[in-house]
Amino acid sequence: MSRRESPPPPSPPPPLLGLQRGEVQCEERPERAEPLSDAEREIIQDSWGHVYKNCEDVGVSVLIRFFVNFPSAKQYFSQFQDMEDPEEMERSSQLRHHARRVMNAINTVVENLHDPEKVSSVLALVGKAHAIKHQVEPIYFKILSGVMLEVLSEDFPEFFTAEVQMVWTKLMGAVYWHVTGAYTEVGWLQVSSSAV
Ligand code: HEM
Repeated sequence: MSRRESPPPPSPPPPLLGLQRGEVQCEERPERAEPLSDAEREIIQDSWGHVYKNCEDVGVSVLIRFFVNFPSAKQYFSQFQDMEDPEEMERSSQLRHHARRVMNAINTVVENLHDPEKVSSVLALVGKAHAIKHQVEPIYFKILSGVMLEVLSEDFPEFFTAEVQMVWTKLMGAVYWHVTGAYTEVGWLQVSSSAV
C-alpha cells in the first residue's frame, strides 16, 4: 500500500534582518503612478467596504503577518521590537494603534479616489512623518502593501478575485508612489530615469 507523503511546509519569505537606513541603494521611486479608471475606482471602493467593516481585526492581522515575516520591521516600534510571540504582539496597544492608523489612512484614500489632490496630500503627510520623524526605510511600505494584499485575498476570497487583486496592486503602487514622494523630497530616494 502506498503512503501519501505530505508536501514540505512552504519556506517563509526571507526576513530583511538588520536592514539599515541607506542599505537598499537600488531602491528608486518610479516616475509616475498609473491612474485608475472610473471602473477600477468602483472596484476598489466596493471591495474595501467589506474590509473596512472589520477594520481593526484586519489591520491587526496584516501587521502581525508583516512583523512575523519581516521581523526587522519591528525595530521602529519601541513597545514590541523584541517581541516574537504573535499573540503577545496582538495585545500591544502600539500595534493596534498603528493598525488603526494604517487602515484609516487607506480608508481616506479609498473614499477620495475622485480627488487626486486630497489623496496626494494625505499620503504626502504619511510619507513625511515616516521619513523624517520615524526614519522608516521606504522599502517597508512596498513590503507592507504585498502583505496587505495577501491577507485581504485570503480573508475575503469572495471579493478579492484575481481581477480585484490586480486593481488593488495598482492602487498600492500609487500609494507607494505618493508616500515615497516625501522620501524623494528629503533626498532619501531618487527618481528613476528609466522608469516608465
Ligand atoms: C500604508 C502604510 C502606512 C500607513 C498608512 C501608516 C500610517 C501611519 C500614521 C498615520 C502614523 C502617525 C503619524 C505621525 O506620527 O505623525 C504612523 C506612525 C508610525 N508608523 Fe506608520 N504607516 C504605514 C506604514 C508603516 C511602516 C511600513 C512602518 C515601519 C515598518 C511604520 C512605522 C510607523 C511608526 C514607528 C510610527 C510611530 C508609532 C508610534 O508613535 O507609536 N508605518 N503610521
